[in-house]
Amino acid sequence: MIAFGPLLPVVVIDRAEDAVPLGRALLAGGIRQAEVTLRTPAALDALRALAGVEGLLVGAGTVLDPVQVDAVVDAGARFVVSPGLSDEVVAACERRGVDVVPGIATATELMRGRSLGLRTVKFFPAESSGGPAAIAALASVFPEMRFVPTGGIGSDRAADYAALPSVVAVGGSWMVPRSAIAAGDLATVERLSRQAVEALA
Ligand SMILES: O=C[C@H](O)COP(=O)(O)O
Ligand SMILES: CC(=O)C(=O)O
Repeated sequence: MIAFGPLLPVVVIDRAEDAVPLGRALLAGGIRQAEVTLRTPAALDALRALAGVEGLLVGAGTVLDPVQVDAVVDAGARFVVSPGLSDEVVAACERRGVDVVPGIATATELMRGRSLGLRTVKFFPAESSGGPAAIAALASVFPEMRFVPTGGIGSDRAADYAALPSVVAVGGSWMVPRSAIAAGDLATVERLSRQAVEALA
């Protein structure tokens, strides 16, 4: 489960060879987990490489169907994130024995996830779905649920989410800019990661 800290970098990566340096930059910046999204042709190879970085808990994001669940688990993903709630994806993750964090944005979706046995969900897209106030409102009705808010969150807002007791980790790409990774500028990733960690400390 996403339990290696209050931040979950959401990675979009264009070249698999950038994965290991990226993982080292995250660790150097104080972040010990990452989600590699299946949004690029290089994603599976990058996931495989990142999963081999010692000390980093690596999962897959943008996982949309059971075939992709098998592919990411075979590549080493230890958790699965999805933008929405799919019964098929949840079942496939159970079958493969990996944690799944599907996205929800409403009380109805949350109740569907809860009835599937989930207790941790992604709140997506967080900023445009009501932000911390919406999570606080949901948490007051469903105190057993935990949230990973993601979507549109920047360095200026992360602490507002992390301050909520129901939030287990704040997801986002602000500390792993796609352009910096593509440019091989891992110093920027390390710096932004360290700043993100310090902002939540
Ligand atoms: O997972 C959802 C989003 O892609 C995270 O990225 P964002 O922080 O740029 O919204
Ligand atoms: C957006 C999202 O939840 C994902 O890419 O998994």
